[in-house]
Amino acid sequence: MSEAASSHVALAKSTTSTRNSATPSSTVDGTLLPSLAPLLHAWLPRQRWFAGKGRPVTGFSLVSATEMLPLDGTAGPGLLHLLVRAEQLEQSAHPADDCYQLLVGVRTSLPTTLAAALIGRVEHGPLAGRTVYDALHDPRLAGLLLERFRRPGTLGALRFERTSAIPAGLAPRVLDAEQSNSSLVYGDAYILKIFRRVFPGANPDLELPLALAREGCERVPAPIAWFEAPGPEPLTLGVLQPFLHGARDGWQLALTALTAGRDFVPEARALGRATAEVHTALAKALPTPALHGTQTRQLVARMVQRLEAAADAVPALVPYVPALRTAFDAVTALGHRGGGWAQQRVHGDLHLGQALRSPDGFWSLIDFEGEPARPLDERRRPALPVRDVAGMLRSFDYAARSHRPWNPEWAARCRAAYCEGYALASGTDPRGEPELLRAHETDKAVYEVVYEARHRPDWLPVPMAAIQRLAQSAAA
Ligand SMILES: Nc1ncnc2c1ncn2[C@@H]1O[C@H](COP(=O)(O)OP(=O)(O)O)[C@@H](O)[C@H]1O
Ligand SMILES: O=P(O)(O)O[C@H]1O[C@H](CO)[C@@H](O[C@H]2O[C@H](CO)[C@@H](O)[C@H](O)[C@H]2O)[C@H](O)[C@H]1O
Repeated sequence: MSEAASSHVALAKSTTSTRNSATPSSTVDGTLLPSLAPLLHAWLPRQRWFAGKGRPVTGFSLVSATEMLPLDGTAGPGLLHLLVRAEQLEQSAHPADDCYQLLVGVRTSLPTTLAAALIGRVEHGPLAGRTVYDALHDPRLAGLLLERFRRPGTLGALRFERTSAIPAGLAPRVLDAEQSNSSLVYGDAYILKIFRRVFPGANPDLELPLALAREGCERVPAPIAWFEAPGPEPLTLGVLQPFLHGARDGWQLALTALTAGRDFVPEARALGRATAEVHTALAKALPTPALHGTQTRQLVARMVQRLEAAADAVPALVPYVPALRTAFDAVTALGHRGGGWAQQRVHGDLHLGQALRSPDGFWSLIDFEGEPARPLDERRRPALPVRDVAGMLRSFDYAARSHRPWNPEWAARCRAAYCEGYALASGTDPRGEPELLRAHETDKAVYEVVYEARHRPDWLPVPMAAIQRLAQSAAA
């Protein structure tokens, strides 16, 4: 654990009371976590957002506990905010003690409407005999969270901030989406993203949308409020943004077009333009260090390292490693001939699911967290903008590959249109330096192989098909 993180533990443990309590609650004591641990052992690894799948949890430790509503049952359901480390055996650079955010509802018995949110019945300790559950599914408790943003300030180990007024009484619902975190929608006006795996240090999903809002870029919903666990390096816990009502994500739209046998060219071109506008605004808002010889070698070394780690984790990649490496070596050669490319902050995990198209055809980009599996400092590092372009190009390939019959021309037309739109808005055609584009596409496909092997093994053939194609064209 880093020094910053461990000092945060000390700070958080000493502040487990709520602002409204005169004395720390007797319920939140040293016996709380041991009494919840057997339930969390069974429940946590089943959650889609649990990042340590496939490795047994060997124990839990408490980072902070904040009683947001009394747990003694006197005022209806209780609400407990927990930051908990899940200890696991270390594996290929994945940390052994990820910190997770849990919002735990506490009731004497659970109404049937909340059955799907059940964590379990506590056997001993301060909550013995009570039922605990994922509080985000309880409209009463989800409503309380929004109330906290309306009255910002400190509550136990948590600090709430906002940039503008928030109306009262908006009805909450949990978003039913395949996601790496959890989101609540309030009255179709706001969306609150609750980060599940949390890190000390600035979360780019707050940092970049705030920087873009300052720059006047309207392609990204501006943060209205957020909450964090303060400390030398605060942990960002959640961000509230305007909800783009009626918008549909690019993945659904692309699949609908494929099913109807329709092209997606105008949409792809407009999306290229939107991406370029976001890149231009990010380059204005934040530093743009040049990428020279040594850094080019470092960039390539990181790509090779990721490839090797991926081949360790997914043996199906092993036969392709030598050919894929040539795509990275081509960038080193390009670097020797000059380099000097401008790096900047980028989205970092751009794909069709991260683009929302409003009914008037306007594209917005969301989810600036970067690739969830990478360490935070890597996700915040400036990169070449072609990295995002490569991510979106992979996504057109994914859409075409996941639909029967496979229509490679559909993907090729989208990919070309996207690059055209990008070039029109930025003045730079990403296809102008094919070595850079290919290396970034290869790096992304390697990431996807690991992602799918870990989270959705049925999808593994999709990035593996790209790996074969990229390896063949590198060898040609
Ligand atoms: N501002 C928004 N307006 C409307 N829907 C949104 C907004 N932000 C996110 N969503 C929806 O929530 C889903 C999950 O959001 P995302 O930020 O990608 O979460 P995660 O990082 O957990 O995957 C998106 O796919 C999208 O459908
Ligand atoms: O949206 P997240 O931040 O959770 O991103 C992760 O999950 C994505 C899948 O939901 C994954 O994206 C991959 O699958 C998409 C189709 O479902 C495809 O459009 C993308 O191109 C492909 O990378 C993403 O890689 C992962 O980080």
